[in-house]
Amino acid sequence: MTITPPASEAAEAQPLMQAAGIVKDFPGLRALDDVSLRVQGGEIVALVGHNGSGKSTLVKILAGVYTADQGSVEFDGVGDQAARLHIIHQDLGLVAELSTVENLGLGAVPGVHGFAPTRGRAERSHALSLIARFGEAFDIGIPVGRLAPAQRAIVAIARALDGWVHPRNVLILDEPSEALHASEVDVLFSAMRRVAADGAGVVFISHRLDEVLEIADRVVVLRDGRVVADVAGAGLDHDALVEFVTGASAEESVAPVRTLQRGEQMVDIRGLSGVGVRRIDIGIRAGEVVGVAGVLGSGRDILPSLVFGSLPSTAERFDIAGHEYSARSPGESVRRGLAFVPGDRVRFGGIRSMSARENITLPDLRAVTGPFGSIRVRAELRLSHDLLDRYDVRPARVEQAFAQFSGGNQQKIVFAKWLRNDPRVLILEEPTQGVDIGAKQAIYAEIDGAAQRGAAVLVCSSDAKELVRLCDRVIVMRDGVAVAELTGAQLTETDLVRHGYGLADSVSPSTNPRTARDGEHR
Ligand SMILES: Nc1ncnc2c1ncn2[C@@H]1O[C@H](COP(=O)(O)OP(=O)(O)OP(=O)(O)O)[C@@H](O)[C@H]1O
Repeated sequence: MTITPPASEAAEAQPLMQAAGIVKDFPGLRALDDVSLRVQGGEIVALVGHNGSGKSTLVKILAGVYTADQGSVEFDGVGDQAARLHIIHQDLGLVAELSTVENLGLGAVPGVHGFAPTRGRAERSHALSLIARFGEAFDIGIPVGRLAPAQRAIVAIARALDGWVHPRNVLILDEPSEALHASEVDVLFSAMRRVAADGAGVVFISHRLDEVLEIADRVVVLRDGRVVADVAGAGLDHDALVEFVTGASAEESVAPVRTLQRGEQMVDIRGLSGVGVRRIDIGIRAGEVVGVAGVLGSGRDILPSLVFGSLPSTAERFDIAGHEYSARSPGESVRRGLAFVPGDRVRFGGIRSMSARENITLPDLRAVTGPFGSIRVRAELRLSHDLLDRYDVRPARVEQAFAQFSGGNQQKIVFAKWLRNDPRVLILEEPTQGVDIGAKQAIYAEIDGAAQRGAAVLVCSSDAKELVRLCDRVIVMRDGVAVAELTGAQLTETDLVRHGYGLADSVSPSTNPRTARDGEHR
C-alpha cells in the first residue's frame, strides 16, 4: 500500500482523502475486495454494511493500523497542511482508569507548558470547554470507565476534535451513536455538521439507517467486503438502503402476538435504589417483556446492573420467582436463573483472548462437563456450532478469538452465550447495539421466543422504536426516578420521548425524525 501526498494544485477539487482498490486478506477470508472511498471537504459520507462487511477493517487500513495487501490511500496537501485523519473507533480508545480531564489531557493543552502550577486548572477548564460543545454536563474528574457509554462517546469525540491545526481534516466516527438517545444523537449530528461546515470531511459508520438518511450527503455501502453502492444521500429512501445493505428487499419488523398467558410474578422489586437510581418498582410476570426508557443520566443505563447485582443497591422488597433475594451478586444471580446481556460488550461482554466456543460455554459449563469434571469437547463444539448458526455469526468459526470477530458479531456471541440456558429472568441492555438490520430481527425473534417460553424480560434501551417493538410495558425514567409507565395504545415512540424529556405536552412528533414514526410496528 502507498500513502502519497498528492500535488497541492487544484486542492479544492481534490478529495481530502481517496482510498482506491483496497484489498485485505485475513487467513482464509478476504475482508476487503477492491474497495474505494473518496471524501471531499465539507462532505458527510456514511459508510454502512452488515456485520462483518469490512467497515472497521477499511478504517484500520486508512489509519495505518493494518497494511492493505493491495491499493492506495492518498491525502490532500503537503507538510503541515496535509489533511489528517482523526478516528473514533467502536471501542473509543479511552483509558478507562483515567478521568475525562486526563484522557483529554493526553495531548498538549494550548498555552500550557511543562509543570506550570496552573496546568491542572487549565487542563480542567480546557476539558470543560471541549465537553461543553456537546451540551453535556457530567463529572469530568471520575474515571471514564465509570461514565455511561454515551458520555464516553462524547469524551472520545471531544478528544478527536481537540487541537486541529487546520480544518481540512477527515473525521471518522465508527458507530458513535449506538448507545445514544435521540437528543444526544441530535447533539452529535450538529457537531458533525459544524465540523463539515468548517471544511473537514466526515465519515460516519452506523447501523441505524434512519440516522444515516438524516445526516449523510453520500452513502457508501459495503457487502461482503465489496462496495455495492456509492450514492447521494438526498433522494435515497429507507427501503432502497436496506436492499443495498442486505441484498434483499426490506422486511417489516412486525411484533408477534405472544400467546402465552402471563404466568407467575417472576420479578417483584419495590423501592430499588442505588447510584443515580431512587425507589424504582419493577414487577415482571413470566412471559412479559418490560422496557426501561430514559435519556442519558436518567438511570436507565444503571438499572440493569442494580437488578443483576453487579452494582450495590438497596430495596424494600427484592423477590425472584417468589423467593427473597437479598445478598445480590452476579454469581448468585446466575445461580438463580438471571442472565444479563450488558450494553458495554468490550468491557463486560466477552473475554477477548478466548475463542467463541469458550466464551459461549463459560457462564454455565454443566451441559458440556463429563462425570469427573472434564470438559466434553465434542459436546462443547456441537453446542457452539449450533449457536453460531442460530445467531448467524459470521464467520461461523468456533475457534476464532472473540476479539477477531467484528463488533456486531461479538454482540451476537454475547447474546448466544446468555440465552442458551433459557434464563428465568433476562436482563438486556441495548440488546441490538452495533448489530445489523438482519441480525436485529433475529435478536428480536430470540427475545420474543424467550418470553414465549416463560422468561421475564427487562429491556433497557435508548432506542424508542425498539422498545415499542419489543415491550408489553415501558417504564420511563428521568433524573433517577420512574416518571411514567406506558402500555397499550399509549406505548408510542413519541410518548416515550415526551415523557423521557419531561416535555409531555410540548413536543410535536414532527420535530425529530427519530420519533415521528409511531405505530409502525404494533
Ligand atoms: N484481526 C482479524 N483477524 C481475522 N479476521 C478478522 C480480523 N479483524 C476482522 N476480521 C474479519 O474481517 C471481516 C470484516 O470485519 P470488520 O470488523 O471489518 O466488519 P464490520 O463491517 O466493521 O462489522 P461490524 O458492523 O460488526 O462492526 C469479519 O469477517 C471479521 O471476522
